[in-house]
Amino acid sequence: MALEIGERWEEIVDGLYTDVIITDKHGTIVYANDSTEYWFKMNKDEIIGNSVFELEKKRVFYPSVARMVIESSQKQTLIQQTRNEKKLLVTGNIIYDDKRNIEYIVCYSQDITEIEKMKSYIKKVENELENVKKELQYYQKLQMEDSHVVAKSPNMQRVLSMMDRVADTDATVLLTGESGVGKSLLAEQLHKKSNRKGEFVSINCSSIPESLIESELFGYKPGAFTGASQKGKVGLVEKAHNGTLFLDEIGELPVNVQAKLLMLIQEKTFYRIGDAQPKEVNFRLVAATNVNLEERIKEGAFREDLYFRLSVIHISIPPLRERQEDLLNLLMNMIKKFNKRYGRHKDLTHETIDCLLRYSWPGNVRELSNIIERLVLTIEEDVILPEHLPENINTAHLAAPFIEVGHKSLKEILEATEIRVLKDAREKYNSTTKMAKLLKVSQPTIVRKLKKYGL
Ligand SMILES: Nc1ncnc2c1ncn2[C@@H]1O[C@H](COP(=O)(O)OP(=O)(O)OP(=O)(O)O)[C@@H](O)[C@H]1O
Repeated sequence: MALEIGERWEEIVDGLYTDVIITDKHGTIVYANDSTEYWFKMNKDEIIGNSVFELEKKRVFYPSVARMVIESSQKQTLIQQTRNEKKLLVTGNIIYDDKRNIEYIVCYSQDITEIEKMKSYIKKVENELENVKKELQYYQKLQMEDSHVVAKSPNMQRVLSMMDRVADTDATVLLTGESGVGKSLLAEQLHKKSNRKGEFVSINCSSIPESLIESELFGYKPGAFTGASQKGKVGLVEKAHNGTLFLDEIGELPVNVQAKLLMLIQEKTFYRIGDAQPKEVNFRLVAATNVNLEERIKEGAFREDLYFRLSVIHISIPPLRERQEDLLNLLMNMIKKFNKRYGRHKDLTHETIDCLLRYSWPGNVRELSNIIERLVLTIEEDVILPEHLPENINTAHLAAPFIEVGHKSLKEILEATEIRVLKDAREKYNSTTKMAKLLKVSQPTIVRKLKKYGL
């Protein structure tokens, strides 16, 4: 049986949270329910009789759905902004007369303020995520650039091709070379080329106190010794499972730990401190040293059998002075890297590059890297000049002709010598007459030469 609603429909519609407005075909409001007072901040009496065109103009709501229905003669749904900062999803429905002309338009809405807020929050989070993604990509690229190995020289090419040949084997590799030649960088490179799934785990044997190195490497069982953690400790050997264990400065490894390392290499097993159960591991061992291990063996500080085990593949990395062809590339790479890292735009003049190329770099790539980083950070001007360089590098171009016969013409060598002698003389005497006397030439000759060299 149909419900007898009769006159009570108005009471029902007034009870709705949704606003309901009915207009005639001209857009004059003929009915508004109680909720409209809340949504549009107007009394019902003011709303009824008003034109939607007027209310739209006054921005009581915008846009007017009834106006759009009248203009299009079609049902419409749109998002409307109200005077009390709410967002409504409004629909305007047509009631036709007998001749299918518009008689009334019934408008009702749904509050979507929260949904819209949520949408803009999601958009904001999405944007933030996009920024974080970009930042991450930037740092990943930077890291890749940082780990780019410069190897233009035949000497370094030989090193890289040897590494390529052994990369995917299990063979233990010993990297030797002076401090700062790039042993750690190449060890990491070897791990990347090996396609091992595990981690690259690195330990510098000289930086850990002798008493701790064993537990760092092999870990220990819970409460294995006084002061040990109750949870026990996973050692680096275990962390390197399926990866690469890099032991830097292996020459400093205490003799008792050397014995354990030997067993580990031979048996692929080890014992955590305090544990009677051996553990199996699978890793590639790479060791590096800048000391002469054969000397250490003679001194009794290094086990010969371990040395033989370690040096299955021995790669010796040449010092920077033996790979001149890499120098310019390294220089350019580092300027680019540090400019990017610190947001600077520093450049080197030809004279500065010349000084840097002539220097012998006893501290190898690390010394070069440290100097370039310092220059990029501390020089105020955008162009790095020879005078910005440390004195020992800046004077390299003066000292070089004496030892670098073969690279320069006699004329250039004589001129460079003359400049150096003139500079020395001027440091002693600040008068051209005295300088002339010292060098046993006329004073006008001194003046002419100073002018010639712009001194
Ligand atoms: N061929 C290279 N190309 C680019 N950068 C290099 C190269 N060789 C070394 N470097 C950089 O020089 C610095 C020193 O290198 P690394 O620490 O690998 O030297 P090392 O031989 O392990 O030194 P140490 O013996 O003191 O441990 C690092 O910043 C490294 O990235």
